[in-house]
Amino acid sequence: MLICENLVMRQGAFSLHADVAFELGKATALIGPSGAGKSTLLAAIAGFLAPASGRLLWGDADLTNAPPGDRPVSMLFQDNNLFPHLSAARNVGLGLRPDLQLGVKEKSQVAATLADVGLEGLGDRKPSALSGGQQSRVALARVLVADRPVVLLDEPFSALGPALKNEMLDLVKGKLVAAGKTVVMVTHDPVDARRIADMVSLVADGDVHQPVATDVLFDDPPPALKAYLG
Ligand SMILES: Nc1ncnc2c1ncn2[C@@H]1O[C@H](COP(=O)(O)OP(=O)(O)OP(=O)(O)O)[C@@H](O)[C@H]1O
Repeated sequence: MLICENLVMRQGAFSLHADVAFELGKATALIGPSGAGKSTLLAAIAGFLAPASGRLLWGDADLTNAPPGDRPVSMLFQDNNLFPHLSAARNVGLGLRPDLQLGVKEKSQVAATLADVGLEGLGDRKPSALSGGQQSRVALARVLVADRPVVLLDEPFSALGPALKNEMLDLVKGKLVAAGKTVVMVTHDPVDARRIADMVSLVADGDVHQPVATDVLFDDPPPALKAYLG
């Protein structure tokens, strides 16, 4: 379990409280109004934002003060976070070795993973020579080779058209959720949540609510979610 134990996060005057557990091997969608704190929670889990109080636990390990690189966590961002001067293959290779000293075995693992996400033969291209959907696949491939047990998605596919977005969500489901990763994803769209999330956690009014089974939550939404869904 990934546990936020009475975690309090602050950004300026904004404050968010989380006392929740994310189940191992499940995909949980964070849904809630703009500015409610969904990205803030992901930043605290990834280690980019130090909590004001409380603890972040991964099984027996206390991650609260661990540097981002030492956490069992990968993150997919909206801008994909690709290095423009590196080829797709080298961008993916960073997930294996940040110094990019890749051996033969590691290079073939990168090529196989690129093929796995539908980018066979495109490893030499720079991000600027790839479409938006292809760039998302490179970022996903980097997360796949990094093989960390927790994957955070901060709306990485929101700039894609509906068909491409669904393809990426299906890849996340097929490659990450099916592989037993613990996935926490921000979304504004209940349809996306229903597509891949086992659980949904409402983030509203300064609080992260305990995740509830997706169908149960959307079939009988609490007032704060009803207000958000309109
Ligand atoms: N660096 C910062 N300094 C001060 N306040 C910040 C900072 N970053 C975020 N905030 C504030 O923290 C609150 C939560 O922001 P956050 O980005 O986590 O919300 P969100 O739910 O992810 O929103 P959205 O759905 O619009 O992406 C907002 O009120 C925002 O203005």
